[in-house]
Amino acid sequence: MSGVSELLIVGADLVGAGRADLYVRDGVFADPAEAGSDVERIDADGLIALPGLVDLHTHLREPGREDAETIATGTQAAARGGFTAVLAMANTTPVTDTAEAAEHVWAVGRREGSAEVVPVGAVSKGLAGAELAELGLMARSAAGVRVFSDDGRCVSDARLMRRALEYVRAFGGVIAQHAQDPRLAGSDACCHEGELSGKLGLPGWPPAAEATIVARDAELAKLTGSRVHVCHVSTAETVDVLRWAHKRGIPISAEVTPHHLMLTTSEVVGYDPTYKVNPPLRPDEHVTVLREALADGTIAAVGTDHAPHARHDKEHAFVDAAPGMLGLEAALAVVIETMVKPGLLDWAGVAERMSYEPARIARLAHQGRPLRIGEPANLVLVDPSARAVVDRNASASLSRNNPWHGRDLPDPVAATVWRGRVTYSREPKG
Ligand SMILES: NC(=O)N[C@@H](CC(=O)O)C(=O)O
Ligand SMILES: [Zn+2]
Ligand SMILES: [Zn+2]
Repeated sequence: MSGVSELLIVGADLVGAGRADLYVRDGVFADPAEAGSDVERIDADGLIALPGLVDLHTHLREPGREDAETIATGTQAAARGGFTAVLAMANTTPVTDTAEAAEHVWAVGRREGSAEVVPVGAVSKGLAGAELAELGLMARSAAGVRVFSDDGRCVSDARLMRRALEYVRAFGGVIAQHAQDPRLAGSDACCHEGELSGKLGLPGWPPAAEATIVARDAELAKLTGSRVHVCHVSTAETVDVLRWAHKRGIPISAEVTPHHLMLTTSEVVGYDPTYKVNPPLRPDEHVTVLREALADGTIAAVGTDHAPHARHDKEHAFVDAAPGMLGLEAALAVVIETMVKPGLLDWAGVAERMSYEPARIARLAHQGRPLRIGEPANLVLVDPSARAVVDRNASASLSRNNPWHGRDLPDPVAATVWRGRVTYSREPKG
């Protein structure tokens, strides 16, 4: 990591604006004409500059499960993935359901983070789904919480969801829903419901358990005039509901994970718990629809759902293993492979789906900004042609539940700059 306050990035492709130099001084972009001759340089010949990526959905596990991930290691993984901000989910121990808890995560992030750490506040106390957490106090805290989620659990009580939406409307907050009707897909559900779940003898997770909650929440967003965001959309049925809601002008946004864009139910055949994730991997036809929905904006953003788990929580029989997989480091690679290569998204589209839109949804003022003089210097330099075989042992994450291990994928992140500071650089610094 470099402590320099000045940096000249030479000859980067600025996507639609040709090749140019970017001069970074005191954490913001300044006029390259003002750069001195002895300033530290990054040669960006052949590299594309995108605004720093923003992840709406990261599990950092601190406080409580520092054996799986910490704020320091999780944000190092983020920097390696090209991210300059992550939304830290509330399902920690203790749960982020008070102003103090949110400020703690925020403060540790400022002290130890390699990216901006934005705490997500819980919707309900202890994620129990019964009583509202301190939404207003979290919003007014130093952490300035705007995104609230019981992620890991669904806010299944419609009345509680309605009250949460009414509450956060006043300060422009959003409720990020883990859409899983617990009566249709209980906590044991772990395989897309269909022929394969029957054959494998795994409890089924039907698409209807997701789509029905999203339809209900769209109606609640309409009723309250308040924003809903749908976490990790996994089915074609949910995409249909989102299209229906958007046609009616309902304020509901959605994200898709890298794994749901690339991996399918067939990974589960070998019962490898690395591929156990919630919601589960789906058949091909869903994956195709998810890609189209991300391309046309029905799904506005990619959210990694980076979910590190310690070995002793993951290495069990499939039904007993903890659900979740790593996502930060390979997210851009997977988006390039599944969206850019097939022509579904261009580089401006990647910037929209992975930086501008997530920053808008989370109401982040200093992220998802154009690479222009006066703007905060958050960017990722992308090498569009490099490839590598993913090695889970080369990860910055403390966990090894990496579904991309052994796969040949794009290796796009050449360097990441957050607030003018180089948080990751592929070239080892001499
Ligand atoms: N995605 C997962 O399978 N697991 C997440 C929780 C969640 O995102 O629902 C986790 O916290 O491990
Ligand atoms: Zn979830
Ligand atoms: Zn999650």
